[in-house]
Amino acid sequence: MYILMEFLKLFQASFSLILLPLLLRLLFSCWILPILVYRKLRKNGFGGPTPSFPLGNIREMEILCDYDSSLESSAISHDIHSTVFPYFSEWQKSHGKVFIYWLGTEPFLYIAEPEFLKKMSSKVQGKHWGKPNVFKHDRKPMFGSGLLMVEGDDWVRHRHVITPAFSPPNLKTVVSLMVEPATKMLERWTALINAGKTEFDVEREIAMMAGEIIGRAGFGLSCENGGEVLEKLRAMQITLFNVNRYVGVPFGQWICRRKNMEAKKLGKEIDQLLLSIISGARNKCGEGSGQRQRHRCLLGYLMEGERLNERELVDECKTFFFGGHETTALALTWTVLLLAMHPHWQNQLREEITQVIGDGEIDFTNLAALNKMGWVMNEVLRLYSPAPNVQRQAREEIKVDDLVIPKGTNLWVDTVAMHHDPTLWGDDVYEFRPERFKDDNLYGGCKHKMGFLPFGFGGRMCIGRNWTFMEYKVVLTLLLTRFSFSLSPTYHHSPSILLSLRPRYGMPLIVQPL
Ligand code: HEM
Repeated sequence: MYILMEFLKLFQASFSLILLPLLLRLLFSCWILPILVYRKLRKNGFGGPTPSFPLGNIREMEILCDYDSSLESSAISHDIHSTVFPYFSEWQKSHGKVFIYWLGTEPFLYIAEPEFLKKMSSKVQGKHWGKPNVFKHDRKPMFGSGLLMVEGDDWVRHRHVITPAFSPPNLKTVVSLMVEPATKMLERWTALINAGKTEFDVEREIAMMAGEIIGRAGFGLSCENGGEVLEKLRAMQITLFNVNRYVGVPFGQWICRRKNMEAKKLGKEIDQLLLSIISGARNKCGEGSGQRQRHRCLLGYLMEGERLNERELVDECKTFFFGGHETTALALTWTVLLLAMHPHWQNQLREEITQVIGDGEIDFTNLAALNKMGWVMNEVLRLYSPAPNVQRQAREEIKVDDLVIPKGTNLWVDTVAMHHDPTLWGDDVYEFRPERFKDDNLYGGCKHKMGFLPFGFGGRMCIGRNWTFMEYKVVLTLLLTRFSFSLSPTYHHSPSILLSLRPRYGMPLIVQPL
């Protein structure tokens, strides 16, 4: 009896000293703080679907996703918003283009209205934008505190270190390093065709090639070393984003504990691989080697002046390895599909290549002169934006006219919705019409300049966009001069989200030599 009493006393003491403050903190961050933000947002008059505790609107999102996938058809329609984001499309009907929805106990301000976005973002500098805290846990193994996730003065420091790597003089030297892996892929395709296989999954092929490009041009790696990092990053992507992870739900990490452990393990393995790559590069660039490389790879810039510590360096490597290949590969994959559907555009691009490059070598200057290819790229990024949304968190209160967006508000900018909005683009919004970028090569005639955001907006806009323009044009030029593409009956059109916008069942196409 005495022991029991002592135990109860001990429990009481530890409860009041440790557990109670912890519980109060949890209650404050998971419930009181989000409710305060929500109340302030509601004062602005924003509506939204009714949330329930503790899932918010997650259950409704799941139900709407299930419902829509059963309606999939084999026809190819570019009207994809209601398939990839059925819940947003449904909620827009009742609540308009700016509303509040909940992921667990976290309210998000949904935005598909360019004028509102313009007014709001013009008040905030890059370094004052945050990334939603609720996603940080999920994304940590993938991006760590790399440029995509870092905030404040650290973001300014990282961005300064990295920006010179994307300057035109450096990018000029990268072109030849992009040609090599692309040519290797074409040789593989030729071998497949010679062996009688004219249909294959171009998505896999292009992703592998884009991975080699970032490995070689970004990190000076052989394909074997780069391949291992990429394989693990892809496995991590599937582990992290293929299931509903109950983001924003208190203790959500515990529901998906096994997946979290797997992701952490993969994260550690990738860190080890990258550390050995970094130390190899240090030895190569070490004093006394006396060798000045003509091309400075990304890693060289990242390591310069030791302005990033080892942890930051590893996180940047992960960020660039992944960010540097996935989105560009998807832009090329969707392009090949659209060109297979529109053979006259294949011909137009071939003619342009003949006029601009002819039998000459591909270089920085002639790539810039491939104007029609630029229109095609923009139109693909409009219809199938590889980065389907932009997420931010307000670190300070933001005033928009007489509205107040409170500090801590999570923002979800729906890029796909704006790129498919007939009020911004006109009645031909769902058609593939690259010529819309002919007279307005930046905005394609969109009625609002913030309506076309494939690379995000403001100071935190994608740092790698010029790299992408080049890689896209190098690879497409080589592809179009060797092959033609047509649709395969086995292709099933089902764009889906796995962090980025990708074809759910790959991209089998019929490829023929010219
Ligand atoms: C089609 C290709 C690409 C697309 C669609 C794309 C899209 C985006 C978007 C939407 C953002 C977020 C911007 C924001 O928050 O406003 C972003 C950021 C970023 N992208 Fe890209 N990207 C592409 C290619 C690349 C490449 C090739 C690299 C690297 C070589 C890269 C590296 C990054 C990094 C590091 C950031 C974070 C920038 C920051 O927060 O300062 N991206 N990208």
